[in-house]
Amino acid sequence: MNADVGSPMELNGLQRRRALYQPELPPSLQGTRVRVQFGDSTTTIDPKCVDIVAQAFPHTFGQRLVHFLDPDTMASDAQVIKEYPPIRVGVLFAGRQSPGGHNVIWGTYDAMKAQNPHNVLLGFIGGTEGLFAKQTLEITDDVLSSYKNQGGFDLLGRTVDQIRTTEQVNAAVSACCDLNLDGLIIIGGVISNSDAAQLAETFAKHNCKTKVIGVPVTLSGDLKNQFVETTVGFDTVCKVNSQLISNVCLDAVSAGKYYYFVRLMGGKASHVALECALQAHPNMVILGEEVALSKLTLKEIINKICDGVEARAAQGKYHGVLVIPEGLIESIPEMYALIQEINNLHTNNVSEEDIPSQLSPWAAALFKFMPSFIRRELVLHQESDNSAQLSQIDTEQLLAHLVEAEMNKRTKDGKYKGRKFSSVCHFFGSQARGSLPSNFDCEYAYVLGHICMQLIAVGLNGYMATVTNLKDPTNKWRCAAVPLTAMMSVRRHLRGPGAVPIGRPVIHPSPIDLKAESYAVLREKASSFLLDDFYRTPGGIQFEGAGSDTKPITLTIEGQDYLGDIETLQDYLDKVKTILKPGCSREILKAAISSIASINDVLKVMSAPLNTELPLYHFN
Ligand SMILES: O=P(O)(O)OC[C@H]1O[C@](O)(CO)[C@@H](O)[C@@H]1O
Repeated sequence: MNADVGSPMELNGLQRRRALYQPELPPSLQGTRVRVQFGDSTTTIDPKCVDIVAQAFPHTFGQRLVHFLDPDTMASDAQVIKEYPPIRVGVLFAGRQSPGGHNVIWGTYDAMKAQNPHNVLLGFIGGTEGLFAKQTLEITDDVLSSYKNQGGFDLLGRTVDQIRTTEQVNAAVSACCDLNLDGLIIIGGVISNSDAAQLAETFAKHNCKTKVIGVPVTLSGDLKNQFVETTVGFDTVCKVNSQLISNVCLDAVSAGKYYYFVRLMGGKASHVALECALQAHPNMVILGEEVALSKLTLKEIINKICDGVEARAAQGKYHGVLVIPEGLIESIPEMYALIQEINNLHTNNVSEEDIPSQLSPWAAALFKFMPSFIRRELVLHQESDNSAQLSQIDTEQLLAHLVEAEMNKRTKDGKYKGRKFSSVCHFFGSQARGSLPSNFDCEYAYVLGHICMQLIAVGLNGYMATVTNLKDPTNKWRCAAVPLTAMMSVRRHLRGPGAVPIGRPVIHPSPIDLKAESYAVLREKASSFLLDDFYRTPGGIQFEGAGSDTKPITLTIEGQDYLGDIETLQDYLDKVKTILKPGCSREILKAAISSIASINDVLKVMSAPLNTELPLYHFN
């Protein structure tokens, strides 16, 4: 465990200014008379898994949704969260670092102290291991002062994202009992929140008074479903990465000699890569989900990239930027099968050194074909969910290596007559993960922290704090809580005549939706991105001033609002025309309309063909 965690930090000028930023609360959380209303009982997001999840979570399955009510909402069945005796709550960073995480703790602390100054918030030093070892730090104004609105997780630090084995669960139960905790807040992504659900069930089964609440905090943005719009950290990470990519694009076009291969951290799903491509307009982006859907082989991917390089060379361009998600490697069918074999061998305790000799013949052949650095990375020990360590596999280098070989071959065969292909590789991970959080992430995390405290005060167990309507200003945010079991499902595997669910229920990472408008826009722009060097410079995160609120959240949230920068009305119309195709959903149309001052202004200048294509006037 790092000895520096929890010590007060010396802040520089910008950090000091950020520490003064006060996030807003939505009306439903303001004042001392917070009211909640219980909604429908829940099942699970996958109707085929209801029985399995219900059996696995007999004490916490089926609980009701909870909504926080605005002060002016009339509801005869509303429950006022009254004053209560002092409570003790524990909090830990279980998942990976993600910008904004500190504000969950700050929000919880403020809400607790506003209710009763004798409430106690204990942070577990070193995350899960601190929980097992009961190593705590009492959160106070002093402790918090240098961590408000700051990046990193260094207030408490973190270790392993796992509370799962019997030994770990027993240690967690004994820590919560010994420390007499009324609540335990677990901050993290899909893995941590799945573990939170299991812990909540164990507490309920043993009549332990500690209530477990999960908070959606992960840079990957993959804890996304009908209840959760986005995760804390995704906004910041996409903004920082987009800036880095755009810097690389400008560097590339300036010298005109390198192809940059950029891999982005973000787990198995490609949310970060999609968002950054929409923001920065690199020449090529290959998303894991589209590769998996089209079952593209490694060879086909390499050929596609080489075709792009050739097409650009035909225009005299010998530079370019390719963006890939770190999960791409697992989406390539043959690589997926190889990684699965390696994972199975790990599960059977085969050592890293012995894995190559125990692969099946075809997997061994593919393994041998890989450059030695990739071989070494593929056999590294697994993540806590038994998957490959994606951050450690240099897929961008693999692609650059194979593209170079193919370009040399095309040159030799006389098919390519352009200049020699030359590449530079980057992996953008911690550069963005350690950033100062954006205003949006500061606010979102702070609000979630407040919700956590209220849920513990009501005595709810096995819930996730949620906020929806995030694309609107904070005063329109809708605060709620959703039973963790409602987000669980079980992976299906083909067996016999049909797909049957096997394995244990968990919250799975959501892939990007290839039917969403944001993806459609990306595809529509693909050839222009490839050939026109249509680079976009979103710039660094703006915390204050004119630029700070122009786009407070990411473009892909709900996949509905890719409008880019709007300079003029005509600019707007051109963009709307691209996005709003006949038959697009009412939600998309409404989002577009709400982003302009007056619909009449649009109607005045609309051209005839646009008018007939887009019956905007049907909506008011
Ligand atoms: O390399 P580290 O620090 O273990 O973390 C890497 C992993 O963390 C994550 O952010 C977890 O979602 C992944 O995107 C990534 O693979």
